[in-house]
Amino acid sequence: MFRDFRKISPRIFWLVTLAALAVLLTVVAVPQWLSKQARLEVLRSHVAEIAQIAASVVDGDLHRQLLEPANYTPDLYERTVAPLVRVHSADPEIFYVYTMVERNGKSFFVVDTAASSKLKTTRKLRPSAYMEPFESIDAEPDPDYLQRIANGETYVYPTFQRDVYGTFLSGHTPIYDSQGRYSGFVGVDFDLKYYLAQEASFRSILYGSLAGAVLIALLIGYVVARYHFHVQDRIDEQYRISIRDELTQLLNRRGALRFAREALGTQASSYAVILVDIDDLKGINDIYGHAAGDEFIVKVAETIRGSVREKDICARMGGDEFLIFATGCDLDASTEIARRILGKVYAHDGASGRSHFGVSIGICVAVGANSTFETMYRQADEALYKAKTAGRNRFVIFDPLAAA
Ligand SMILES: Nc1nc2c(ncn2[C@@H]2O[C@H](COP(=O)(O)OP(=O)(O)OP(=O)(O)O)[C@@H](O)[C@H]2O)c(=O)[nH]1
Repeated sequence: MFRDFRKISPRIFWLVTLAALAVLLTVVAVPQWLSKQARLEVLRSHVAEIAQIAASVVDGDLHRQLLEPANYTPDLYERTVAPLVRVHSADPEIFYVYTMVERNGKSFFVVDTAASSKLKTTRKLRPSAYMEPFESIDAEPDPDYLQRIANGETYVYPTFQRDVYGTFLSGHTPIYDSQGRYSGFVGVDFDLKYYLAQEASFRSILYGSLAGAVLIALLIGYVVARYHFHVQDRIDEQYRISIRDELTQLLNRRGALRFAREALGTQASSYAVILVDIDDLKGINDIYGHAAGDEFIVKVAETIRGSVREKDICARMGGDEFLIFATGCDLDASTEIARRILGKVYAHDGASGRSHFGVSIGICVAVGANSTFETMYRQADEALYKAKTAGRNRFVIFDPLAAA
C-alpha cells in the first residue's frame, strides 16, 4: 500500500482530494445545517404551545386587577401566579414562566413563578419583582413584537436572545379577561443550555459524517491519482516505445529529430551530424540470411553507441542507416569518431567471397548555431554518398566549397 502510494502524483492526489472534500462537505454540511434549523423550528413551536397553555390557565380577570399597582396584594399575586406555578412545575424543562404588561412601549414583569415558594424546581432561579422593567441585552429582532402580541399573536423569538436573566428562547401569548379584553401576556423561557444539550446528541452524527466525508475524499483522491499515474505511465511507456528502434534500442527517426532539434537549440561551439550506412546489407542478407543481417545491424548500433559520449544522440534512421548528432564536436572529434567506428565494425570474410563487413560514413560539422538540422543532415548525406561511390568502408567530410 505504501509502496503504491509513492506511485501517485501528490499534486493530483491533493487536488482531487480537496475538490472531493469540498463537494462532500457541502453534501454533508447543508443537510446538517437545514436539520439544525428544522430542530430550532420544532423547539419554537414547542415554546409557542407551552406559552399558549400557560396563557390559557391564567385567570384574566385577576391578572387585569393586578396590572394596577394600587390593587397589588401578596394574596392577589399568589392567586394569579398559582396556575402558572402548576404548569411550570409540570414541565421542568421550562426555565422561566411569568406574565408581563406593556406600558409606553416597554415591558414590565407582573407575576413570576420563580417568586412563588410553591414552584417545584431544582434550578436556582432569580425571580423578577412585581412591575420590574424588562431589560434586553440583544436588540429586538422585531421592534413591533409587543404590538403583534397585543393583536392576539403568539410571538416566539426567531432565535435565542440575551437578557439580564440569561440567554433564552422566549414565547409570549396574550391574556384576555372574561370580557375578552387584552390584559397583558404570558412569557415562557427555554434556556440555551437546554437547546445545546439537545443539539449535543446530533453532534456525533455531524462528526461521524464529517470524518466519513474526509475518508471518502482521501479515497477518491487516491483512486483518481492512482488511475492518473497508471494512465500517465502508459502514455510515457508508449512514448518511449514510439521514439525507440525495437531492434537496436537506439532512437528511431522520430526520436532523433526531436532530440537533435532540441540539442541544436543549446549553446555549443559546434554541432556534428555523422551518418553511418552499412555497406551492402542486401548482400549480407542474401549470403548469410536476414538474422545475420539483423545481428550486424545490432553490432553496428552497439559500436556507434560505444564510440561516442553519453550525451551524444545516436539513432537508427531507417533500414541500414544510423545517425550521430553530437554537440560541441568539431571536425577533429568527428573524424576520430568515424575512424573508431570504421575500425571496430570492419571484418573480412574471405571464404564467402565478399570483400568486407563495414560501413560508410558521411560527416557534416557546423560551427555555431547557424545551420538547421535538415541542412546538416542533407550535407552529411551528400558526403555519405561520396563515401559509397568512392568504394565504401570510409568516411567523407562534407566540403562546402566543393558543394558550391
Ligand atoms: N537484416 C535486415 N536487413 C534490413 C533491415 N532493414 C533493411 N534491410 C535491408 O537492407 C538493405 C538495404 O539496401 P540498400 O539501401 O540498397 O543498401 P545496401 O544493400 O546496404 O547497399 P549500400 O548501402 O549501397 O552499401 C535492403 O536489402 C533491406 O532489405 C533489417 O532490419 N534487417
